[in-house]
Amino acid sequence: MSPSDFSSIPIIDLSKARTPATKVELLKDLRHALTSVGFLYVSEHGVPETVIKDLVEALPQLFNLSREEKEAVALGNSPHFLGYSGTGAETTAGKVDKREQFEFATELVDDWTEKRPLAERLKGPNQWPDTYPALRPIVETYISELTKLSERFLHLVAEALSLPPDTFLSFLSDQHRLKLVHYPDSTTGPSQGVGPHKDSSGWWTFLLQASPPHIKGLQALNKSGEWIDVPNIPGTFVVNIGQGFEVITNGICKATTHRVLSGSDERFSVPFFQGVRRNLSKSEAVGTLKEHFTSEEFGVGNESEEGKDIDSAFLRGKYDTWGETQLRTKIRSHQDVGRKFYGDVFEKYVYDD
Ligand SMILES: O=C(O)CCC(=O)C(=O)O
Ligand SMILES: [Fe+2]
Repeated sequence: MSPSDFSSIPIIDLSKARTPATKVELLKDLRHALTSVGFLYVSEHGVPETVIKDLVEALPQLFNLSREEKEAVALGNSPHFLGYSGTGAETTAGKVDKREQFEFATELVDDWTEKRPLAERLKGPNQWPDTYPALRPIVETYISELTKLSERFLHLVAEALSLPPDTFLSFLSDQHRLKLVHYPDSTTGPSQGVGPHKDSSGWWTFLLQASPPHIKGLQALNKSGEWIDVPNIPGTFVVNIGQGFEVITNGICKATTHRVLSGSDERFSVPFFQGVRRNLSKSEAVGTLKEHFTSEEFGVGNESEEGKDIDSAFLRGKYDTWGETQLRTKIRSHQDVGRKFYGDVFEKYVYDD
């Protein structure tokens, strides 16, 4: 069971969970999407329309703030890697991504002290633009709704994989991350909005495509190497598996590679990354559900091929916890923040391969 040659992305109607007969159907479709595609849409998801509309309408105003207003909340100010980063700040698959973004997270206090693991410092307050005070309640409400949706969804995922509904909840973090992303229009033909990647920062991703449906860009890679369009279907979120979840399911549920190509129209999107608890260790991640996912039911027998070729910085890397792996990734991608706040470990993380 690995990502098949899917040619479109399944839509899972979550309202079917309300009656026993339709729930059976939902769980069957969900299981197929989980084990064969790794990408899906959810419709009838229960997040109030106004919550989504308020956020979608805020995006143009937010990205129209002046350079000085954006720099005032620069990610470079934050030991928690929260804030604004401009176009060109990131590279994926060796090429510069053409997008600018504001990164927020569940609002938490920074209570890190030197006695605690360094990765606990990822936790902390957001930076809110002073000149756009209406933004904060809009983003906070959205994060809170998506937190609820993502937990409800995890119950269904567990059931679809023949596990007790709350199986996956104990792996969740107190911090979930939200990115507000703007891809400027590309006047010189298609360009890399974000290069091919698997989501590494969370458990599951819930993506709102926040531009009109005719504006395309997101694509997922199937097994034969074709890029399949993931268009914006109004009323849905795109949901995809992150690398942490791939590890916990022994590769039965794959994190599917995806990318964004920018075209002649600007595009906005909002990925919500459901967080994995920072103290999750490799042995716990690999061992807890191994027996279940190598059982006959998953057609695998003893050692899973899927399990063997999981491509994960967490499993391959030198560090034992999810939190430390995340911190390393963040320091490597934002080296200015790394030098400023994590001087003692900067060299260790940046030159460890
Ligand atoms: O903007 C999108 O549609 C997808 C963004 C994405 O894949 C990411 O930020 O991980
Ligand atoms: Fe992604």
